[in-house]
Amino acid sequence: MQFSPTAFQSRRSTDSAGRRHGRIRGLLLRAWVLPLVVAAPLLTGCAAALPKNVERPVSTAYATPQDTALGQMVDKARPAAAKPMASAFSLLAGPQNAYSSRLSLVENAQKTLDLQYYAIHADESTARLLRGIVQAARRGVRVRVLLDDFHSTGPDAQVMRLAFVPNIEMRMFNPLAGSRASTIGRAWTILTDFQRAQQRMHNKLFVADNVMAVMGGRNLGDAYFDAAQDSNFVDLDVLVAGPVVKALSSSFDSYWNNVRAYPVQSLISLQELRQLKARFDAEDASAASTAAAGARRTPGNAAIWDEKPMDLGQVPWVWAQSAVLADRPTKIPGDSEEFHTEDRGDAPADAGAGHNAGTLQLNHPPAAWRHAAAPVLQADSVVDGLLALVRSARKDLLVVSPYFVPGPEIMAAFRAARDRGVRVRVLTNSLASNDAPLAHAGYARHRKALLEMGVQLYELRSEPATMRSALRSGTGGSSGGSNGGSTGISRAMLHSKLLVIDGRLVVVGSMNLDMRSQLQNTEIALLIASRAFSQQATDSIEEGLPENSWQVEIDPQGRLVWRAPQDSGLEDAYTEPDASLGLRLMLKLLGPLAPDSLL
Ligand SMILES: O=P(O)(O)OC[C@H](O)CO
Repeated sequence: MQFSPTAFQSRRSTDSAGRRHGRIRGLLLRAWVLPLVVAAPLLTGCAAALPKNVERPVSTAYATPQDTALGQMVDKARPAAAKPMASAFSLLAGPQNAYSSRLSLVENAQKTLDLQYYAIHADESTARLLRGIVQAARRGVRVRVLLDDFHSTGPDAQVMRLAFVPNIEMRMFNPLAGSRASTIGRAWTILTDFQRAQQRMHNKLFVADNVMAVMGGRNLGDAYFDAAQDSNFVDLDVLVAGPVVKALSSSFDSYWNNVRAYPVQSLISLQELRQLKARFDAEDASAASTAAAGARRTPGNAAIWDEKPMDLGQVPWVWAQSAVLADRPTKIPGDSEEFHTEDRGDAPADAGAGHNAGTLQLNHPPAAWRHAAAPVLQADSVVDGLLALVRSARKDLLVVSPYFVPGPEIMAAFRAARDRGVRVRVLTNSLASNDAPLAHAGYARHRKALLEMGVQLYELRSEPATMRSALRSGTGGSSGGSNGGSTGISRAMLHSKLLVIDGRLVVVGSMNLDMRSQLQNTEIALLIASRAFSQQATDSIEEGLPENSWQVEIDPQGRLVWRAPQDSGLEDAYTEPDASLGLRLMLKLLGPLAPDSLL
């Protein structure tokens, strides 16, 4: 196939990618939850059917990563004092390092690239990345792309063109049958296949040669790399090298070879994708004015795409023991005979007794810290593993979660931690910075109870000024240029997912601390046992916390008050700060009706 980078670009990346993603998430996953809950049972049975008897050739991660240039680079970087099973970690808090590290993995891979994502948006930053991936495939790298199907509609469907490039295989996880031509078409599918639509593969993973990886909170799209015009995510990933990458790959393989993963060719033809593209291009041509085209980029966000790949030889690694926590693909229930047959063959060798689906995959932790990891060994899911870690905290707990919906178990774990005298700090979105405002309802209703038990709550400010600060800087890599935000003109939306326990254990991953991550979605996380890395992760949050967040408290009259940052010139607020009246009203009216488990 003739590859053209523009094939992957969405026209809407030029206006407002961040808002678009937010709107889609709000519209399809949460805002429609209430009518869907009522209507879906009536319409079940009208759902279009998925293809049957699909061929899924089995493949696995590259077996001898130590032979590759990346493998040798890792060996060379390993200090003599590092423990044999220790792996290397570098925090990627800023958009620049997040982008240039992925670019570098693409350019340095010699054997394999494995990408597993909840969402890949057909944006301009992604086009550059995907162009590199196509070039890698051309030089003989085997590429596997596993994408959750939820966002592969409308212009974003063009990402599926990758599947038609030689040496690239692409599968869609838990696909929805039916039209991909529009958001409305997809909404109909969600209505008629509600349960399937709710349960998503939320994993985010980027592995090169089975020896280096980037994993964490970012999906792929402009808003994750500070390259969208209106709204950008504040996010966090970790660059990983060494033996633990094999465990990440083994999680990838278990999803890739699962019966819920459908090769793109079984779902859509190249001709259909071309027709879709022609349709959107025609709409673009008639809609775009010259002025709008001229305003499409600012110099700041263009810099992200033009940046050179990270120099992986200069990465400031922290070497530490670690383990992968991953939900099994079977956490998402299958509904056909085919699924049940296959699942019987998917019996997890390392699952605890009584675990059928959604159980934890954990590579065996080294003896030196087996005790610290013990609480998570029995958990049923990544979020349950995190809860076990919360229960093990003795002194200090730092939680960063964009969508924070503490259902009964999370509330009980926090209460017990506070009773033990643990300092508990939570950073989450304010209503104004939340791209999924309905999710805020699942947090807001627990806010007073959290404060009363002594949990310290911080909510991200959404204003542009916050974008330049430490929350967006990174400690990893040396790709040159600035780490910080681009232009300072866009709205900030928290998207980082991080836990630091007692200054000695860090969890970075795809999971939100909400019931959707606990019950509905599959997730992957890294548990890293390192005081040095804990310090870096804590610093990356603490440095920006006073300036960039509202601290929520209960005032002497029993009212919620949002304390303005010192010297900010802002005043304390007594309603959700920076949020419009309409948004606050929506939250008041719909919030009480929305069940925590779907937020
Ligand atoms: O933005 P993400 O990738 O954390 O996805 C949030 C969705 O609500 C997951 O169900």
